[in-house]
Amino acid sequence: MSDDLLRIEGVSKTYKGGVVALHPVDLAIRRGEIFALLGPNGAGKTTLISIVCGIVVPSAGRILVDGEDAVVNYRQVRRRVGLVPQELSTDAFESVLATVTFSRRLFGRSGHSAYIEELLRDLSLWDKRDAKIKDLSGGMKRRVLIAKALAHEPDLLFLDEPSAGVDVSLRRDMWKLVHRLRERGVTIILTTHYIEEAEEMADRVGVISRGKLLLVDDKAALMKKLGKRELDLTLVEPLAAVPTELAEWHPTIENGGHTLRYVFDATEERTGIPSFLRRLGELGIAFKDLETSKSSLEDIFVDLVGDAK
Ligand SMILES: Nc1ncnc2c1ncn2[C@@H]1O[C@H](COP(=O)(O)OP(=O)(O)OP(=O)(O)O)[C@@H](O)[C@H]1O
Repeated sequence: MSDDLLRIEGVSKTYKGGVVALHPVDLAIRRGEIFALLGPNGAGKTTLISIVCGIVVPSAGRILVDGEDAVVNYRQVRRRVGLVPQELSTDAFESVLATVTFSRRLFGRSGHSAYIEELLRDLSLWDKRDAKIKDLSGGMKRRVLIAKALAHEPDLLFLDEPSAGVDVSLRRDMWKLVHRLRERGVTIILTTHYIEEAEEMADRVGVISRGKLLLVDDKAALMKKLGKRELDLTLVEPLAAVPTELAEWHPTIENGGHTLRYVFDATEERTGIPSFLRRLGELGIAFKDLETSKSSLEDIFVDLVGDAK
């Protein structure tokens, strides 16, 4: 048995009208991992997971789930996959219990009431089991979407933007559920544009931008890359150039010489800031203000895209 549950090989997508949503993507997802696909709006995240779930037809490439081709053996593969989409589209007049049981039967599973009950309890939906979906709050509807996706006990679960429009309590419940599912051996792929979400949940992270998978890395390694911070010092007297005595910190001069910028790694125990400030003092370089900022996701993407060229 291979370690990879899912293999995406050269998968690309050009929509009718010519929008290239995905350039050829190669990606292997390991059995039992939580993988976060991180990218800004329109990056191609939904397109990629919709292709794996058989909702969107790829323009090229192939998808293997446990070695089985997801297009050729669509039915077998689809039974193993659960998808929590961003929005609920149907079932408004059904009850919670009926719609979740229906989702289970759709994939040829018997109406295993003990499993469904546990699932609805896990999602705080058991008390609402007889309520019609149209009468639920937005957050409860999201919970129903998760229950529907899990109803047939998939071993590969996709969560599309699980945090979009979700309150803190549902987000926390969802993260707990995701960790519990992983303990049961479910492999999970989620899309997000929140670094925090990737950080909280994922074992590995893939960064996607403009239809290109720019990098795939263990979370710890990626967070190190994303953990850059800038220290900006507003100087009393402008500098024409970086003094050679400061070379080891590689600072830059910004703002016409009025700002001295030092980029440091916030995830390191030793940031280099105390020694940098001490050296400035020794050199008699005075500053009147000091500010730190985190590199924004956009900066990081720009960096990554730049590196990828
Ligand atoms: N059915 C479609 N027809 C034409 N273009 C589409 C279609 N679906 C998506 N696109 C385009 O493909 C690109 C990728 O969209 P996709 O929804 O996959 O991105 P995303 O990363 O999931 O974004 P978001 O975070 O906003 O959901 C976008 O430019 C989008 O406008």
